[in-house]
Amino acid sequence: MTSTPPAVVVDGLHKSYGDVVAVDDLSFEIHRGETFALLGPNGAGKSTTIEILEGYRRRTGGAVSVLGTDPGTGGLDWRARLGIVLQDLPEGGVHTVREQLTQAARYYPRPRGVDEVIAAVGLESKADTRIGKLSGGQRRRVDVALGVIGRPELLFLDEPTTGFDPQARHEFWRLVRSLAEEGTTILLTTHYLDEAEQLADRVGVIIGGRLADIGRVEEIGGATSRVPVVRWREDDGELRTRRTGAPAALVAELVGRFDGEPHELTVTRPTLEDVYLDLVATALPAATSSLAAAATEVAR
Ligand SMILES: Nc1ncnc2c1ncn2[C@@H]1O[C@H](COP(=O)(O)OP(=O)(O)OP(=O)(O)O)[C@@H](O)[C@H]1O
Repeated sequence: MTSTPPAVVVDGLHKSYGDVVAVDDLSFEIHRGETFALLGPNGAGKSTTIEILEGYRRRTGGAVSVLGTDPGTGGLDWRARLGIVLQDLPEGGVHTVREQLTQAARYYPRPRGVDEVIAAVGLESKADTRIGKLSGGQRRRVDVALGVIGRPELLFLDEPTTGFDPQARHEFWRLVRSLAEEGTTILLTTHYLDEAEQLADRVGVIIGGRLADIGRVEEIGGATSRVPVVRWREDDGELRTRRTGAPAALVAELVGRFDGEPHELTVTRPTLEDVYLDLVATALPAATSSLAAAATEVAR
């Protein structure tokens, strides 16, 4: 049996901007056909990593392979296999949505149909509107349309739904799922943890330029992180919280003790967001103190 080589291999990646270490010994792989979300607080090194993978930034150490090619040397053929939705794109000028997409499609050997892509991002009613006249969220949809028009094998989505209204986010998620079903490999960064939970097969959490955790969404934070939490209020007014793998047994015990419905009873299972916030809170004091030490070192 032959196994397909990964779409992305990052091995001991390092990037510094002068004295600032943005990415420090980062290693991970993204399998073909996988949707992988890179998560982390502001300044963690996500965009730097993505821009290195896209060939827009030079690394200062380590090895990287994207669709079998070193992004530092990838040519136009390689680039045509990628779809890129950057964080900040320039303001769209005088062209209409349809004109801009028709122009972009010419750069690719096997583009999708322009009208098909316009429909997929929900811009049918704006197809003949100048991009400069669209709202922020609508412009973002044009960015996404430009990212997928070339039928990419690997799609980079850097905070794609910033500025979307809730309905547009849900439509966008449907679009990403349909791209994934067609076999597109997707690398996503987002600050919306529910977005990662909805879309990602696996998640990598970067904190202070280092990989803090990696795995399937339900594996992040370790085996005990998703243990359900039972909350109720005692007769003396105290709010009680207990984590237990057997919440039904605890609720039954409470029902017996209260001789009926326990006050303000809730049973919740921690979400990816809860687990992520715990991870960041645990890791950040260490990262912050090492940054502070580095700053003191620089100041000397
Ligand atoms: N061109 C640059 N010159 C100097 N430092 C930079 C440059 N770009 C990024 N950095 C620094 O590198 C670190 C990582 O930044 P990066 O933009 O990769 O983080 P991020 O995880 O994408 O953050 P965000 O979630 O805010 O987009 C930060 O400390 C940032 O200040």
